[in-house]
Amino acid sequence: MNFHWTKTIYRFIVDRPLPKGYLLFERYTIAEVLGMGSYGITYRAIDYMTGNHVAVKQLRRTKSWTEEGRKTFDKERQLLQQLSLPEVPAVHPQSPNEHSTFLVMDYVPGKNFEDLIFSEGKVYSEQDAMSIFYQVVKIVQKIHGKGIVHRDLRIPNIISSGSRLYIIDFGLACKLSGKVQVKPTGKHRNLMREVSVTSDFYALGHFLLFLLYSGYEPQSKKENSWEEELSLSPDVHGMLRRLLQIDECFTSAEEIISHIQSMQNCREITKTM
Ligand SMILES: Nc1ncnc2c1ncn2[C@@H]1O[C@H](COP(=O)(O)OP(=O)(O)OP(=O)(O)O)[C@@H](O)[C@H]1O
Repeated sequence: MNFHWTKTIYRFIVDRPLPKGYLLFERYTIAEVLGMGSYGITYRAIDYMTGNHVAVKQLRRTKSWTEEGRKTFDKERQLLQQLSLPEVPAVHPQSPNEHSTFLVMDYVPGKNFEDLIFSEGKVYSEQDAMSIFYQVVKIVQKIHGKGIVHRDLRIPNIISSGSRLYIIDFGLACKLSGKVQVKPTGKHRNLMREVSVTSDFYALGHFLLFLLYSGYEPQSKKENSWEEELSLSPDVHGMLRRLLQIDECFTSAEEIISHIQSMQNCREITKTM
């Protein structure tokens, strides 16, 4: 057996999730595993004291042995506490006697956009997509207003719950020092991960593309660029080019909001929100 497999099996044993029914902190009963990511395992649990559902994120044991793993987890907890926004799950105070490899937060009932598009086959018109996008940008504006950049605004991290939207997973989030950060230049930039508001705008551009592609039926086997494949209104097309940094990028969420408000076919959307 090679080293890779030994390591994989070892991680599988050490990082196996808590079983259903397990009582954590003598308070939270594990109900199901919601997801197993690279550094955490997320559960839905029932809070015995309140009867409410909570989401519990556990730092993988193999990650808790590294300083980097513990620091990343602590940073996520601190940033969530600092945010304190209705559209971001609130962190629950934890038992001081327990080690801090668990993060208990509000459970958001609903579906993330990855499941909505790929499992449920939901299709969004340009108008629907813009309405959702506008709501997300307004949440992002509040997050940036608290001096934090999310850096992972992907479809699995945006949840639709009834008529409301929530942003989760602040594992890669960072504090912004100063209002608008200077962007590094050069060929090998990772536009999603820079500590700059523009990395969230870049991710939002992809989020909007996922919504707009939901109803796309390929006409040929050949893959083309989004500009060739999607038939968008000139306003939305132009905004996407700026989000994706093909044209000069927006410098703030406020600027994106005013831009949407000025768009002819978004008047109705922005009036009601
Ligand atoms: N507060 C919450 N309420 C409801 N569902 C949640 C909540 N937090 C996370 N989830 C769900 O749990 C699953 C795992 O999410 P999470 O973002 O914590 O981890 P990940 O992105 O898979 O992993 P990692 O961040 O460790 O790489 C996802 O399906 C997500 O929708």
